[in-house]
Amino acid sequence: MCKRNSPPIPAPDPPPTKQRATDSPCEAEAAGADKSAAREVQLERQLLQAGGKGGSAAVYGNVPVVDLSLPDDEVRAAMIAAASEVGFFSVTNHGIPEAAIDEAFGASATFFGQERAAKAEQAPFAAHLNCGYEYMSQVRPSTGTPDQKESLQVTARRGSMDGRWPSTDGFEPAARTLISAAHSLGNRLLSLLEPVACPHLPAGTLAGAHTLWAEDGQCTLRLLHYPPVDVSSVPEDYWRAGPHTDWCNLTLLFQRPGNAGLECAANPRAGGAGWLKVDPVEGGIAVNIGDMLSRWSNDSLLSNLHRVRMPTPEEARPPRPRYSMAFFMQAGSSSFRSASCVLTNPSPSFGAHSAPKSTSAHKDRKEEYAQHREAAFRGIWNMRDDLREACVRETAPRVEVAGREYPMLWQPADSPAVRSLERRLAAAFRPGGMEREAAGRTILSEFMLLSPRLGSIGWSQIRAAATEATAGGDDEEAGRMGRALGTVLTRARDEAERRMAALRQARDEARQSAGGQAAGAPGWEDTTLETLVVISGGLHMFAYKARKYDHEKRRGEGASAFWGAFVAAMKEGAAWTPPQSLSEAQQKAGARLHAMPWVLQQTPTAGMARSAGHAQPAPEGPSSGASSEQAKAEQERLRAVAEQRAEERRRREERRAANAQWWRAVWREAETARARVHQIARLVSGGRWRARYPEVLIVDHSPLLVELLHRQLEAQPLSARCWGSPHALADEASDE
Ligand SMILES: O=C(O)CCC(=O)C(=O)O
Ligand SMILES: [Fe+2]
Repeated sequence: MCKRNSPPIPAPDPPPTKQRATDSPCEAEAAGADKSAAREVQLERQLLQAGGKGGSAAVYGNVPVVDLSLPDDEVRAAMIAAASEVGFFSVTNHGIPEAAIDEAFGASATFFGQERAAKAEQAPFAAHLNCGYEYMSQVRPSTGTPDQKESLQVTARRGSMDGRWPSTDGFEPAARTLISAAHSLGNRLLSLLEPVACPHLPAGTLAGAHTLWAEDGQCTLRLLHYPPVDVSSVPEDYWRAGPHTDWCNLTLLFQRPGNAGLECAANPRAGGAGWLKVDPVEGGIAVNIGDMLSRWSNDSLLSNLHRVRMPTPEEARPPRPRYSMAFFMQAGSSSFRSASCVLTNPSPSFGAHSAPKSTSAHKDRKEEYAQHREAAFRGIWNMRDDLREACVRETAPRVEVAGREYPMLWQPADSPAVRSLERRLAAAFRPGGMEREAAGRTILSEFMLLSPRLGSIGWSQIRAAATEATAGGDDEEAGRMGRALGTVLTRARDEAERRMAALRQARDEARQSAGGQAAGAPGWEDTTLETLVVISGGLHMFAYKARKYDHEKRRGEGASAFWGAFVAAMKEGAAWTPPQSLSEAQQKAGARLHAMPWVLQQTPTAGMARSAGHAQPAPEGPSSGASSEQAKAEQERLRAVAEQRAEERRRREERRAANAQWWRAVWREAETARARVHQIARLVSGGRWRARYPEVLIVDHSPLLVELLHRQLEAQPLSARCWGSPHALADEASDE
């Protein structure tokens, strides 16, 4: 997981005047995102070329206009269509008083009308807050040149404007009024979009996520001033604002009549390369979808590239400024980071699409998203604590100590609460989602260990389940082994209880020696005891089947050689190198480990098949001196013999194939067992496990596995105990 020393404050379009000398610290994670970023840059370049230099106007029409006075259903349908196809639209009859907009524009013009030094002094820029005055400083990687603009960001976060409110007349009340009105309108639009765009979110999540002037506020009003330009002398690669996407959920963009120039990419989802006009609409406000909403809608809504081109020569006669005001609806950091938001929205593209944009602003976002993921994982950890709580609360057996009941924590339990947590976790980690995150996988597998199906049944049922699991039919021996497995589990329970009793006794003694004063005395209820049950069913069955094979087919040797090879591979330490496959293990342990092909070669069926293949063909044709009738009869006989041999050959081939398949299946079981042992060892020796479960009891049917686990765990300072079964395969390393 990537970490930064100080969490960044997400910025709508932060001030990335220079490329960073070093990349983000999340380099491993960044690799995929960088590829996507390269694609984005490519797209931007294509669009840039197709759109011509900064001064040429879009050739396509305007973005859709949505009349907000229509019934909600119609408004919603029109907005969803525009937001998913274009990512931009204009709204009319929006309810924000013209006077509020005019006053804010007036305050903006007054502020920008001052000397540059005065502006910087009144509203010093604070990068960590994305707040204050900036002058010609934003360089878009899509252009490589600074946007020809000055701006003032007013971020509605508690304290962010302290010492930054311009002193010009009426500025603060005008800005506050517009912010509040735009915030209400933005929430209304989000509420309309939400049921269709984000059906997985609890109603009101989006609107509820945008705070104003609170601790975590990130909504920002950006006042923009693009000074007049002499288009005859401005370089071709200069733009008022180079192509980019916004970081927020929604942007509301206020424009002045006659101030054209804003454009968005036309049909980018279909690989289109033209540009659409987002011209000012009489009484209207332009709206665009930002990256956040694109993510929260699982990409169904489009966060589209947009730009502000230079004026055409006609528009620049005489040279004129452009004023605009963008209100970025950015979810408050706490709500955006809360695990539930992310978890209830397990986007299929989460991670893959978390930060693929090209600007350095997007690099910040990349780190930002990494942090969101981390927060989500923290949430999952909390959920796991919930799970433990649920286990304890609802189903864990209780013991009474000094008149008080305590839960016994060693048995994970099945309950509606646990099942629901299990479902939520599964949803959070569904393939293609957060599953890609190693941390998530670790947590999940750990969770799986804590909540195996075994946990859902009682000990007597475990016995039955084990019997069934290992029976493979009504074979008597398999049943015996199943029962033995059940015995192991029961022993595990007994051992846990014994430890509990010892802790209880220690507690009582401590109480007594403290004169009945329990307070402060560490007691057993402060200890978490977990039973980690390691069941090597696969290995067990592996050995069992090998033996059964030898017994039934009277081969006598194949199984022990096979088993011996596996054991030798395990002892070689091969099993502890995660990426190592069993075939590599075979190589490592030498020729002896080529048991599988050896077994196949040594089976008489294989030998017979080979010799059958070399069998002499029956002589054909009449023999000299015999009558033609005799010759015919002889020919018939030979044909019959040949046919019979051919049939036998076919059956032998079939048997050989079936045998090979059988051994392959056994081998696979052994591989599974090996992987499981490795997984368990990794988890048990992992720091988090150790921190949470100081007492880990490892139980296994196979002394070999216990020995290997023990060896592994001894390398770690972990208080663990390995314990084999009296019914184990005592002779597993020798002949079976
Ligand atoms: O000034 C405009 O019209 C667009 C501004 C914009 O896209 C931005 O600041 O993100
Ligand atoms: Fe923008």
